[in-house]
This record gives sequence, structure tokens and C-alpha cells, in this order.
Amino acid sequence: MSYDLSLLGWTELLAGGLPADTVPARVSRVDRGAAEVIAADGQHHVKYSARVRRASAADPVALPCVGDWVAIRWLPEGRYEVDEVLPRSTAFVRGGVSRDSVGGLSGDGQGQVLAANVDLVFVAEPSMHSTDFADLGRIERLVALAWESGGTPVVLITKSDLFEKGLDDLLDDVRAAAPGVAVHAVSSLHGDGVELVGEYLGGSRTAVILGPSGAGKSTLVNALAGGTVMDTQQVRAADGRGRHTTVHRELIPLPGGGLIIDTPGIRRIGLYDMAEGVELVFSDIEALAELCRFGDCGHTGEPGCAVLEALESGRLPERRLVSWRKLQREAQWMASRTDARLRKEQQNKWKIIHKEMRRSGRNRP
Ligand SMILES: Nc1nc2c(ncn2[C@@H]2O[C@H](COP(=O)(O)OP(=O)(O)OP(=O)(O)O)[C@@H](O)[C@H]2O)c(=O)[nH]1
Ligand SMILES: [Zn+2]
Repeated sequence: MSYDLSLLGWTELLAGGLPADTVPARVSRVDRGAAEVIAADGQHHVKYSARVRRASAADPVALPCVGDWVAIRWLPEGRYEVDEVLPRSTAFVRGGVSRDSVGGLSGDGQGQVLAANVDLVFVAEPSMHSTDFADLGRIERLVALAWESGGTPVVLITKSDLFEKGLDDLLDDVRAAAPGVAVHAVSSLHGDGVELVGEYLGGSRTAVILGPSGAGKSTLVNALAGGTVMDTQQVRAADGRGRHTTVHRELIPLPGGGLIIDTPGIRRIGLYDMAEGVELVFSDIEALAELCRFGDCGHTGEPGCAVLEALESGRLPERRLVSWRKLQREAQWMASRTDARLRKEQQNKWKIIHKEMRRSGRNRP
């Protein structure tokens, strides 16, 4: 079997960085120190070169991950090995390595790349989730995460068939929660919007789908793939394996062009290192904050606070300000937890503060 790599997203730009005597391949799956890759001459199971192993031992971010383009070299003993990970255009990085992650080499606060070279991030949120409507706060988080990865978010309000009246109002609310992001209603059940989603992938773009369990991600991937490539909850319930059992860790080429990455890691992705993403999601509040009288306004009652003025006049929904504060706190907390440099700075700051305290204590009359 041979593959046209341009359909898998291979570009001229990437070709420029290919080391001598290697050929390109895209990682479709990783598995403890080895990767499944797709090269022009077929699929291969490849181990990592000593250089790749050394680099990843020093920094897990250097490990090949699904979506990566790698240079593979044919060895005299008759097999390929991964010679180098080519520069990534985007990356989903998880700070720290979770207990149950497969192939995590490091346990302490260093980043792990979950997926690379992802152009589009579909944020799937069901229009109705058991008895609740779409969760705007969750959309905000996942959109922030998407921006942070370098990919372009697109919000999909799934299961739109569950919502007869008021869908347009819901979409308006979602658009307000994700300024500058395309928002579409999708029903995999009726086929509404599925084609449109497929068009985003046009040609050879790569996407991931984020969203809560039960959002209909697998069902949508199946609809796009025109067959059952992912187990859906129903299938899994029938064989008694329960819900959170997606074991696929794959790059799925779609018949209409484009690829979807669906891995357990991406499915479980939370809130990590997303300070910049938060700024983009809350561009409306960030713009207001620029108009505050004081540059360091905390928006908690300072005179001339444009944020609170907008809140009072009703232009800024209170829910939005509450989400913003919450996400900022969480993003700061995650950053301080995962970013060793920041941690060190904070330790130094506390050292200085403690020293000051001791000194002022000594100098007290
Ligand atoms: N009414 C309706 N139900 C849907 C639609 N899409 C999916 N479902 C149902 O929603 C349930 C969950 O769908 P899945 O595709 O397994 O959801 P998921 O997001 O992949 O869930 P996890 O694998 O747990 O992350 C299944 O019972 C689907 O049949 C839709 O467009 N409309
Ligand atoms: Zn203010």
C-alpha cells in the first residue's frame, strides 16, 4: 500500500527540514518507545533512535506523539527508525504527566505533547446534556485550550436535534462566549451540519475533537468517516465495557480529505498552561480593561473601572466576568504548578519577602 503524503498534510515547508538519507512519515499512534507511522511506502512500526531517546529522556516534549511528522531512516538491518521529530506547527501540551497516561516517561511537572500539527480544534458541546443546556463555561475553557495549542477553534453545538425552539438564541449566547470563533449546530443523527464540518478539513487539514463525555464526538467522527471507526457509547454499553473505554489512539484519514486525531489523552485534556488562551477567549473583557483608569485595575470597585461600568450598564453579562475571574485563577494556579521557572521565581519572591520580614522585625524598636 502506498500513500500520497500531501493528503496527510505534508508540505514543502516541512520538506526543507528533512535530514539527508531519511524519508518523512506521520505518526498515527505511539506506544511505549515506538510509533506507528504512515510513510509513502506504507505503514511501519518504528523504534526511536538513540538520539531521540536521549532528547526525550531530558525533556518529554521531545517524544514523538500522534500527529507528528518524523524523519525515518532505513537501517542496514532492514528496518526503519525515527531519526528526528520535525518542527511542530502546533501542539497540545499537558503540563505534568498523568498517572494513567500511556508512555509517559516523566512524572514530575514537565510537559507532555498529546497531539501535534493540529490545524483545527472542534469544541463539541451538546445543546442539551441530560437536563442541562450547553455549558458556556466549558466552551470557554476548551476554546482557550484550543487557542493555546496554536490550532483554530470551531465550536460545534452537537445533538441540535434535541433542541427545537430556541436553538438560535443558544447559538447567540455561545457566539458571545467565544468571540471571533465560528459556531455551528450539528446533528449527527439527522446529518445536519456534518458536511459543513467536513468542509473545514478540506484537503488535508488535521483536527481534534474536544468535549465532554457523551457530547457525540465518536458519533460525529463516524459520520465524517462514513462508517464506524470509533466505538460509540451505545456499542460500548452493549459489550459491557462501560463508558470511558476509548482505546483508540489514532490519526484517522477521512474519505472526504483531512484527518481527525482521537486519543484518550486528548479526550481527557483539562486546563493547562492557558494564560494566553484565556486572553483571547475574553477579548471583550480584555478590551474593556484597557479603558480602565488605572493600568493595574483589579475591576473590584476602583474608580473609572470600565469593566464594572459595562457590567452595570448590562453590556457585559455578569456570568462572563465570573467565568473570566475563575479561569484566570485556574490558569495562574496551573501555570504555577507546572511551570518550573515561575515556581522558582515565586520561591525567590517568598525568600525576599521572608528576609524583609526578618529584617523589619530586627529593626523594630
Ligand atoms: N439525539 C442525538 N443523539 C446523539 C447525537 N450524536 C450522538 N448521540 C448519542 O449520544 C450518545 C453519546 O455519543 P458518543 O458519540 O458516544 O459520545 P462521545 O462524545 O464520543 O462520548 P465519550 O466517548 O464518552 O467521550 C450516544 O448514545 C449517541 O447515540 C445526535 O446528533 N443527536
Ligand atoms: Zn477595571
